[in-house]
Amino acid sequence: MEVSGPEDDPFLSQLHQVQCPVCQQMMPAAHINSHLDRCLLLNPAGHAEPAAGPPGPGERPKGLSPPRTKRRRLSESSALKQPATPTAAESSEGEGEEGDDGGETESRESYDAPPTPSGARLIPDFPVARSSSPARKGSGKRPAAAAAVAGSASPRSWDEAEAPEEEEAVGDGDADAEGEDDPGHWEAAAAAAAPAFGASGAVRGHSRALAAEEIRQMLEGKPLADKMRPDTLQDYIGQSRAVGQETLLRSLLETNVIPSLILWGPPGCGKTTLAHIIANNSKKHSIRFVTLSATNAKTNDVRDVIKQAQNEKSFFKRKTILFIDEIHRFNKSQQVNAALLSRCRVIVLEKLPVEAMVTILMRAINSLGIHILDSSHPTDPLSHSSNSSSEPSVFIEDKAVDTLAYLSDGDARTGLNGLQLAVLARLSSRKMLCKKSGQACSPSRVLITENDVKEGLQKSHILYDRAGEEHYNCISALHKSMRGSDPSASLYWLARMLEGGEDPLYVARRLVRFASEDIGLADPSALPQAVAAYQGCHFIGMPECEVLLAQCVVYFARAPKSIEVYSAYNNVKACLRNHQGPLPPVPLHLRNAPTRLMKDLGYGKGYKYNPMYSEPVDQEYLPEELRGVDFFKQRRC
Ligand SMILES: Nc1ncnc2c1ncn2[C@@H]1O[C@H](COP(=O)(O)OP(=O)(O)OP(=O)(O)O)[C@@H](O)[C@H]1O
Repeated sequence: MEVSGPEDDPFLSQLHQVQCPVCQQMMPAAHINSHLDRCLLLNPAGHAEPAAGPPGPGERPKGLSPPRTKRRRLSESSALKQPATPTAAESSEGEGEEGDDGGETESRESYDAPPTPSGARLIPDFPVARSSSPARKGSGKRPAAAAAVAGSASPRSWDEAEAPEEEEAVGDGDADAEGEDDPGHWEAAAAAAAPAFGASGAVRGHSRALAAEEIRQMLEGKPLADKMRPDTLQDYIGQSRAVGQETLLRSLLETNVIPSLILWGPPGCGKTTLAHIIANNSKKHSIRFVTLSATNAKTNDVRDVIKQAQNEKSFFKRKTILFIDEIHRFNKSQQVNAALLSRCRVIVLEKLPVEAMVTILMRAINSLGIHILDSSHPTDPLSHSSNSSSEPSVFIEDKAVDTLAYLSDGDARTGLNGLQLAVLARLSSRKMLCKKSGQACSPSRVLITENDVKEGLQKSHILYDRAGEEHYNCISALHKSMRGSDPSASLYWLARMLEGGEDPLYVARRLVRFASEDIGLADPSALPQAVAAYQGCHFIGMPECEVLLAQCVVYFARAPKSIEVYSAYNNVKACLRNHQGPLPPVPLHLRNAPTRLMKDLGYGKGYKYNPMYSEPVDQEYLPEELRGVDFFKQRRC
């Protein structure tokens, strides 16, 4: 197809002529930019079409160098997105086309299938190391993972969602700072090691097996869950009820109409990821996407964003999407109240089923170039004597993947990070061993077993998010177990928090509160117990202080309970809050009268000093209008 240009216009052709650096055609200078836009689209790889005639010396104007840079970038990023050698699996699935979501439907449907009978293998047909040759099998069950996202092709794009104009730079390797925590580093490492990840982190097949050391380097730095976060709906696994083909949200997303949404669901099921996908999508349509997290944002931050959004709308007709993560962390006055709920569409995401978890894990395993060891053909890959560098060097037992998927309990973050820790631990210990023994360890084979995975999972739980959902869920479970007088469950939740790295002083502070809220005067020594436990933790720290907390927790679980004081105090608070008009004055007889003037005004007049009376004193202590109110008995006043 030819690029038409203004060169056909006899009048324009008389104006100053320049040469297109892509297709080499001559044209009036005034039209070079619009021509380049079309020309680059038609020649994204920057291959120059045969020019009508060779350019004369000095004919290429200097001012055209920027479009040249753009052309180079485009070709570089498209090169990144192409697997060097498509595997049989990929070519059989026809996943090469951008924006093709055919594979997605396919993978989603498999989650809606009835649960796999127990004992059945859950792993879809991914590359599996068979007895002698590590073959790759193509299969329709593989998630549609190879589709590349134009422009937004980097895990870091989430943080940069506000800057659509930087899209192009994302694909430009120069822009990435070096460093382990820098997603660009990951991307570069992945690209250098093998075409495992596309620029978007999307899965690619490997043209060669990765060495253990390469995999280790790829896994260092950011959590694997972050690195694997999908950019497109094609890579978004499961949740077909919320975003499946026939759903309202899907059609809204496709037409780029985004209503106010609340994404609701258990941890690690893909809420933030879905927002991330919406962000990527909106960037393509020049919609601003601003993110805040309720864990650190203030109401003023939200107001600022809204103000800015209004300006953008009125001055530039540009829409803004504000994404607030962890919205339930807003304090009471900021919180999602009924009014907000009634203006939002609530999208409920479900806990990911085991099958979806397997697919997510397999996507990561495949991306890392790790090979599945088929337990139905048990061979010891470590004893294999071949030194061929084309053979895979890191294996994982298929049952290890199943176990990981099962134990992650629908939380993809836990699963992916557990996998990362298992592989890293195994590879690092191998490296240490090699160092100690002074032996050359390459090429060698490493097997990740079910036990490694269990340990990895334990470690990933230990790194549980102390500021996140788990923190609040566990402390709530501890509180309720003690209230329910279950010492065993109380100890369980305590240990789960402490082993997970929770701050012991945080737990101790909650115990101080519990002592008064739930035990109160039923056992007045509970409060000093809690305060002592707090101080003890402060003195000796973890791990010694764990037993102090355990003692206190069991004491509290066994203690008699009383919420009498707590409830009565709440009644008083409610009374004050509900009071209409100015609060009643303090009765004169109860007022102190340190000065003569106050005495003259009647302060303290008629007050009966109780110790002077041997009999009970008949005296009013509440304001006149509350006379007779008993906050221990009644809620309202
Ligand atoms: N449906 C999904 N498809 C593919 N990957 C997923 C999906 N859900 C989660 N993941 C993976 O798990 C990681 C964590 O998911 P995400 O941050 O979206 O969880 P979340 O629901 O927001 O959890 P939380 O409530 O704890 O913040 C993602 O970075 C991604 O790698």
